[in-house]
Amino acid sequence: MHPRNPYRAPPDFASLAEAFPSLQSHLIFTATGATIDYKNDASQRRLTQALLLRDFNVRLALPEDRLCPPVPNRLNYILWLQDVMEWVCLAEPSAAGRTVRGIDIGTGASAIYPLLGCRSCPSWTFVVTDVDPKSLEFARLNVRENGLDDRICVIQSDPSGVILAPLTDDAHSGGSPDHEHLVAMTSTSEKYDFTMCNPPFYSSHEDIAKSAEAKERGPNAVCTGADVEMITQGGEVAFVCQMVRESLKLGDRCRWYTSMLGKISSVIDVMALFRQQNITNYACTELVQGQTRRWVVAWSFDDIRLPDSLSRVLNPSLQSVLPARNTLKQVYSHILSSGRLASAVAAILTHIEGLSVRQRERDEVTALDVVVETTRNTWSRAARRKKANTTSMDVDAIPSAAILMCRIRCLERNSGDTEGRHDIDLVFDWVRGKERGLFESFVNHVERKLQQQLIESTTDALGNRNTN
Ligand SMILES: C[S@@+](CC[C@H](N)C(=O)[O-])C[C@H]1O[C@@H](n2cnc3c(N)ncnc32)[C@H](O)[C@@H]1O
Repeated sequence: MHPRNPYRAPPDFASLAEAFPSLQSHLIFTATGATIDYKNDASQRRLTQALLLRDFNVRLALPEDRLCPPVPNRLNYILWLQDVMEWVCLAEPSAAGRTVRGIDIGTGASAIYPLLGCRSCPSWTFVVTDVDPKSLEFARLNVRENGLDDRICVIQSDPSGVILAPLTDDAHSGGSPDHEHLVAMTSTSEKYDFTMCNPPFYSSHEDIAKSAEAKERGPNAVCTGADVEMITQGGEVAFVCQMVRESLKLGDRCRWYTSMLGKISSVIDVMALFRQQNITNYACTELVQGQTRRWVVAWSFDDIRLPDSLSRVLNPSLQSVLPARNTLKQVYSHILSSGRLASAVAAILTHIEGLSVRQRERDEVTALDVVVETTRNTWSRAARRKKANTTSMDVDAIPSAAILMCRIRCLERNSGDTEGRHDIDLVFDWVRGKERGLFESFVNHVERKLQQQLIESTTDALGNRNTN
């Protein structure tokens, strides 16, 4: 589960039922306390409604014949997106505090993602779609009843049309109340920050039956989904691959395209399409709730890069298909003073011509946290040779657009041995840029310089270097 997910520990059902009395009759009392029967549809519905009301001030109406979304799992996706948006602000400080615009494809009757997103993040707004008239009716009701009409716009999509319809040129034309709402909330020129989607997972009823059989202990919870929620031609892979193909034409109208996937084999298939289409800026994260695992894949045509903590899952089965690393780390062992190592790195940075350095707030284990940015490569041997051969007459105008942004941190791994020596991670995150080679050459340059300094200084003062 996401580290900020408050449902990492099971809720205290007895106190939850006090806050939401309709849950009371569903409580089961065991030796270890109150719980509910997760395989009972009505109990699940009351639990979702209770958590949404108590923890998010959301009143939810749910039709009996549509999916009941489990809150912890849906919140995991929202929290990961929050992390991504926070990273965007690090890459683009002017983005901090501005309105964030998301699109939820297939929002369902609950409209759970936009409701959770708006309640958790005051600057978020959503355009959400669905094709199912009943889900659309309830989604509109839920948005209205929670007073979020001015932040969530619900739009009917054409089941045989473009899935990412809100991003197309036609999105603002039409004249229906949906379109008028969209025009009032958004302008055509503004970019969206993310799309999200929990697609229908299966290709047929047989596919659903096969998947239920494959789960060793049977399905973990009841599933009350209607066909339109569960089944789509070609299953989730076809649905998400269609979004990937549509995004190739839409490009940077949206910063991050994302979707959930229910099967690990689907993640592998979608990643194969990324490679086939030369999409190199992509990510995959794993969402875990109890025994249920889901994955979110994300891709972008923007130059903002996500750190490995947000873009690379640890799951061994996926390592061979994951994107290249955007986080490079060196371990420096037995360092007497993390402050001195941090000062050595800071001094190296000040000697790189044209590099601007932005300090970030530090905590007690962080000896250095800076974001560096440059509009030109001044550190490589080729760049230095070029400079040496250039007369003042033919110096090129200095370009204004940044070609590389990178976050550099010195992090103490442990509290030190008996002599007060620490192991310190020097961590480089690629934040922005189009050229991976430039990021890697910059990291190599800083490390080479640091190595020289370590050799020159006494071993006692700085310590020995280890690479992992
Ligand atoms: C698995 S449900 C997800 C519902 C909700 N987002 C959730 O997480 O609980 C999939 C949803 O996608 C909708 N859907 C199916 N095809 C669609 C399409 N082409 N465009 C938009 N929504 C679609 C279904 O009607 C359904 O509401």
